[in-house]
Amino acid sequence: MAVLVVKNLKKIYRPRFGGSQVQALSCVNFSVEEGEYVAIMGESGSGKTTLLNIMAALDKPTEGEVYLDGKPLSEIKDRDISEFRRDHLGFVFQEFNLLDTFNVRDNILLPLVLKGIQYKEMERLLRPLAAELGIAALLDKYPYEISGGQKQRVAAARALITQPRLILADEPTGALDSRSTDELLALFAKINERGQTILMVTHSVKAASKAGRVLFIRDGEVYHQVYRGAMSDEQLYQKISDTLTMLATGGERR
Ligand SMILES: Nc1ncnc2c1ncn2[C@@H]1O[C@H](COP(=O)(O)OP(=O)(O)OP(=O)(O)O)[C@@H](O)[C@H]1O
Repeated sequence: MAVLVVKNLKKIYRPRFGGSQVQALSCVNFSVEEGEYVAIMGESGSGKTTLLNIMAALDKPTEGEVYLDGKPLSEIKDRDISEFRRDHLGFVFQEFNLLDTFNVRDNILLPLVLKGIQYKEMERLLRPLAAELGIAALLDKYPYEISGGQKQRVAAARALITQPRLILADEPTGALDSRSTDELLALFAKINERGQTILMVTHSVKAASKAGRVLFIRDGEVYHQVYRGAMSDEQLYQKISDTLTMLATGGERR
């Protein structure tokens, strides 16, 4: 079953004070099946962040619709949007977005606190997750006391603790060194193997080469897709690199 369906999405930014309008998305169509791990790639300005913001219900499309589990996001009332986002989506951002005045435990538990979950239940959910993500010893520390890689694992824990239908990741390895990148990608692979659906926007060929499918966006539409099929990470890496070269040199749509 499709967890996410994106249909005929169009986004035009209209400047408030004159100037020309920008068509960030012209017609985007794709769907993500339950348990898939999909990467979205595209050059700077191709519309990835715009797309992610619309899928996250942070922005509205000019035309078209996004369905999560068959439910159109446009039908959700503005006052219910934050709750919808918290209950159904998990976010992992390049810049971690942790609260510096909260310790690691409270950062992770925040979505459950907002949901009014009992403390005992929160601890029951937290313990195995913290152990799995290798952050059990960090729970009483503050974000400024831990490394970038650890921060991103905390952010992943915060995204996962509500058991969301979909994880949306925006350049999650962008601020990490290569060892932390490898660790985070291994973690994403593991949670995906466990059945978690992931959609990740990335510039990194290495990150994309861990996904099951890669969508390439150009000029505001999905221009090309690569499926992993039986390819190894290394073979998929090569295929993605070749595709980026082909797209950059104006190659034919396939
Ligand atoms: N709020 C806005 N108002 C006007 N134009 C915008 C706005 N946000 C984005 N754009 C324009 O829309 C187009 C797509 O931008 P977007 O940020 O979605 O691209 P991107 O693929 O995420 O780029 P990057 O990889 O650099 O983050 C660009 O031409 C950008 O200048």
